[in-house]
Amino acid sequence: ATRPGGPSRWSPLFAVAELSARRIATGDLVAAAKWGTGEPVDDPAREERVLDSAAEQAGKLGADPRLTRLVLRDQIEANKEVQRGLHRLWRDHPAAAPTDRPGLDEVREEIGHLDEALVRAVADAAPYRRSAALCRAALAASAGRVSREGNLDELHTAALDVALRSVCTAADGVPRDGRA
Ligand SMILES: C=C(O[C@@H]1C=C(C(=O)O)C=C[C@H]1O)C(=O)O
Repeated sequence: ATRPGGPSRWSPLFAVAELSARRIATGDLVAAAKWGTGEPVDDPAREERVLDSAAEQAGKLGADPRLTRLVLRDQIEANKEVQRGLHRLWRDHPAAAPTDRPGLDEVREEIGHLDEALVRAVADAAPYRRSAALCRAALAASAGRVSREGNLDELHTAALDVALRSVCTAADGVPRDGRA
């Protein structure tokens, strides 16, 4: 249902929230791909490649590579929180563990597409960062809508918070409301 005054689906901040939820959902697939293989949740070399390519794309778009890197760092952290949360759950409740294993390469390809769209959406959201307070309010409303409409559980809603925490950060990397 649409609510008057609710977040617009066409706002770049809504796009950032939506894409972040989709990236977080890939955490389920990555967790399943790694489950029982001994492949660690953390892959620092891959993370560096993800961050470098996002920063490079941001630069080409005339966007802020530093902020983009910060946002992608949070997206990665959120993805790993989902992986760790699910591995914990599956360890404690083996019946809940997945029975088939997605290919990690295919999931990573999907993450790559989401990252390109995310970098663009973060770039498009630049005007919204001029007011950290308004940006945060609009972003929180978007995240709430995405979480409700996607029926996100606690783990994925918490991960969405982590994924979005730097999106309203000012261009100099200092949050304007004095946070952190
Ligand atoms: C998603 C993965 O797991 C972790 C999270 C990553 C990400 O969110 O981009 C990258 C590397 C890993 O540290 C993966 O291994 O591909």
